[in-house]
Amino acid sequence: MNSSTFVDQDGRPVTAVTAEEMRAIDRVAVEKIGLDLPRMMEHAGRGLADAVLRDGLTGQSDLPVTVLAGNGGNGGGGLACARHLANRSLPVEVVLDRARTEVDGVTAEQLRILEAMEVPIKSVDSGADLDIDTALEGVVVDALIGYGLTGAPRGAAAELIEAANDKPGTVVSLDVPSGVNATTGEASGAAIAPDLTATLALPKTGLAAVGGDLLLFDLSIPPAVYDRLDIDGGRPFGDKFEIPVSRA
Ligand SMILES: NC(=O)C1=CN([C@@H]2O[C@H](COP(=O)(O)OP(=O)(O)OC[C@H]3O[C@@H](n4cnc5c(N)ncnc54)[C@H](O)[C@@H]3O)[C@@H](O)[C@H]2O)[C@@H](O)CC1
Ligand SMILES: [K+]
Repeated sequence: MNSSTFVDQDGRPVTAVTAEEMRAIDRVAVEKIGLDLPRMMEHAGRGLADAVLRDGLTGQSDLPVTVLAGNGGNGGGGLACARHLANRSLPVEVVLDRARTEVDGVTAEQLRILEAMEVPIKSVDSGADLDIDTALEGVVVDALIGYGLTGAPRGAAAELIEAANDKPGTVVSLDVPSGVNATTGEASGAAIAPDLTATLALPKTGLAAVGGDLLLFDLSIPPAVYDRLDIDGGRPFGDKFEIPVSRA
């Protein structure tokens, strides 16, 4: 995998990064530049909401958009997206892959905002209030697992991935489809087959092996971060905040 795996609309190469490189980019952004996770997560959530709203995806029916969320940075971006969609009067509901009490950190902060907004939040763990099949009838936002995947998806995350794939509706994944290894593109178990992936900062190398459309969203990571890591990040956004990207 190299920088010419992906191109922008004008055929210019867009650098791709592995999960390890992206983790380093995030770390340097936080530790050396002071760009903290909540700030970046806001960009992720807004970009994802924008991806869901484009092409009239949500005009397909009156069914709620279901945001599937895990406990990591990926889930937190999904929850921020849920807020933006709800603010646009779209019916939105959140399905967590664990009990609410097991959600922590910045992701729990995002969850508390949604609770205060009275956005419906269901949890696989709560069993009685969730029928997975009817919960996934409309557009599905996949924010269960991003580049933090370890091994094949387990438990409720695996169950939700399979249920989402069984539905005919549109699935939009945040950063990488849940269950897909961000570096290799391999899936050792259940993996989302997305219609669209909204990936962050730079495409992940594994996305070369994934189907569906690709949009790249700016996380506001300064070029100095890439310079420190000796990664040729380029300036893929030009004067935009998001660009369509294709597999070369
Ligand atoms: N700069 C950043 O760090 C940002 C990261 N963001 C998102 O955060 C992601 C990275 O965040 P994290 O490092 O927290 O990791 P992830 O959120 O990608 O993954 C961790 C979550 O996945 C679950 N998980 C991992 N392997 C699993 C398995 N085999 N079966 C079931 N569950 C599994 C963990 O329990 C945890 O809930 C990125 O892909 C990106 O989407 C964005 O929110 C914005 C900013
Ligand atoms: K995901």
